Amino acid sequence: MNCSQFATTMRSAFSLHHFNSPRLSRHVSNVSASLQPQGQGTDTPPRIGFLGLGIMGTPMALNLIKAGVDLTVWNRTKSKCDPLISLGAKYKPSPEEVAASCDLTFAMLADPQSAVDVACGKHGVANGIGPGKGYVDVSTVDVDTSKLINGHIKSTGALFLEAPVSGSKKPAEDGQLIFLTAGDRNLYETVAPFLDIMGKSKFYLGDVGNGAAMKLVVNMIMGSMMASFSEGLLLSEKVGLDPKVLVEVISQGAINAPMYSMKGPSMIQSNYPTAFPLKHQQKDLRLALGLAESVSQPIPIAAAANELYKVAKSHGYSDEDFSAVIEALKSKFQHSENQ
Ligand SMILES: NC(=O)C1=CN([C@@H]2O[C@H](COP(=O)(O)OP(=O)(O)OC[C@H]3O[C@@H](n4cnc5c(N)ncnc54)[C@H](OP(=O)(O)O)[C@@H]3O)[C@@H](O)[C@H]2O)C=CC1
Ligand SMILES: O=CCCC(=O)O
Repeated sequence: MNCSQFATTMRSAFSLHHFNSPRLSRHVSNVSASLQPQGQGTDTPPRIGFLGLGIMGTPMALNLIKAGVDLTVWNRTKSKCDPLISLGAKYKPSPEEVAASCDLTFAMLADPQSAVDVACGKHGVANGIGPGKGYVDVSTVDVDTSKLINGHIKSTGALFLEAPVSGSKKPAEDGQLIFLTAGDRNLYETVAPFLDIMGKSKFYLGDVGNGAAMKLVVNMIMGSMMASFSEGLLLSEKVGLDPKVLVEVISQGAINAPMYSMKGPSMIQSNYPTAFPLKHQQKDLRLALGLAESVSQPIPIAAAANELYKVAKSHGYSDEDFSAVIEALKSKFQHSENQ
């Protein structure tokens, strides 16, 4: 089956009566219904797999279940599958078995190493996937990792799309993510109805690697913004200003960003409820530095920000929200770092 036949085949499965979500129905009404997945009758819905049920993967998978999707899940720590199983998801004990039993498989994993392990390792996706199937990796990884996974998946005859997301825990819960996709265009079109369940918009950026690169540039900017905001909060307080007023002033001006109003009040109270773990923000800055290195682009501000996140990690803030980077600027840590 070639790429075009695959896309047509998969689209055909998205007939409206398979789903209980008006939202999905609206989307799939635009998808032409013609053929069916391999070996399935005209009434068989596509079988979707989801690997990686962390902060992001769980609400994304939940939104697919709520939309009536036939979902099979796997997570390294099995207990995280249980709430979804109780809501109707199926379970398979390995990525290989999920990929073998599903038409399309999504993965939302921590970092490059875990993304490669799950896709290409022992009992990984590449062992179970094949022609007529697709793999969509929505994890944040670097360009080389995404290309490596693409190579393994494509060598089986399956299709690959990278689709990292912008947007955090709440947008994931609300189905408001932004997908930054690249890879097989036909697979992109095939999975569009599912991306539309989990997100509010999607970009198709061409060759594999462009989605990863776009995501790293966005998160590089975000990491630097948060570090700069942290400096501003602490400086305002030290010179006798009320940091709450600073947040209000920023919110009314040209540098306003939702992130400042959302995170500022809890940062002022030294409270960092985790939406985006600090360890992942530092990972993204590290990967962005590698990306910049590959094209000899200076990014000194991001490099300085990265050092702050490393300090915060070394003081135990890895699993707190990335806004905890402000802790790295507090005098208790500055003092110990300078000794
Ligand atoms: N949180 C956020 O706001 C956002 C995060 N992202 C990106 O999405 C990805 C996931 O983030 P998030 O959900 O927050 O992260 P979490 O740390 O909450 O979840 C990570 C997931 O990866 C799994 N995992 C980790 N290591 C391995 C391994 N070696 N083998 C198999 N599975 C593994 C974990 O399994 P287990 O449960 O067993 O630990 C878990 O399912 C990251 O790449 C992150 O950068 C992108 C946008 C926003
Ligand atoms: O990778 C994490 C992104 C978080 C966000 O976009 O708010």
